[in-house]
Amino acid sequence: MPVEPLSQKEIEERLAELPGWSLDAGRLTRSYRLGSHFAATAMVVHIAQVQEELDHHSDLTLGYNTVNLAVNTHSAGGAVTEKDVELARRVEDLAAGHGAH
Ligand SMILES: C[C@H](O)[C@H](O)[C@H]1CNC2=NC(N)=NC(=O)C2=N1
Repeated sequence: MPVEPLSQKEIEERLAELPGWSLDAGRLTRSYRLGSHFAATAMVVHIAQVQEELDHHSDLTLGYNTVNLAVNTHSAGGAVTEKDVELARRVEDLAAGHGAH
């Protein structure tokens, strides 16, 4: 079933429940800081597992004590959809366990 683009208003409503996330260049984005490079690496692996489970994948980058995500839905022509919001929520759920902020 095709996934529909969210409207600007719908995106703003979803973002209101996702502190730290924003819409940047048409993608949902967030940067996390972690206590060590190893902790950041472990978080990337955990996010990768969730992305495989959801079959939805962000541009996920590992920096020095940082993890950055940017996600839109390729199959919806690059729009932001509920799939992006679902991934953002799942990443938020696991972030605290990694000491990410
Ligand atoms: C075949 C597979 O379901 C698709 O390629 C998935 C995989 N991951 C994806 N990730 C994202 N961000 N957008 C997609 O449209 C997408 N499609």
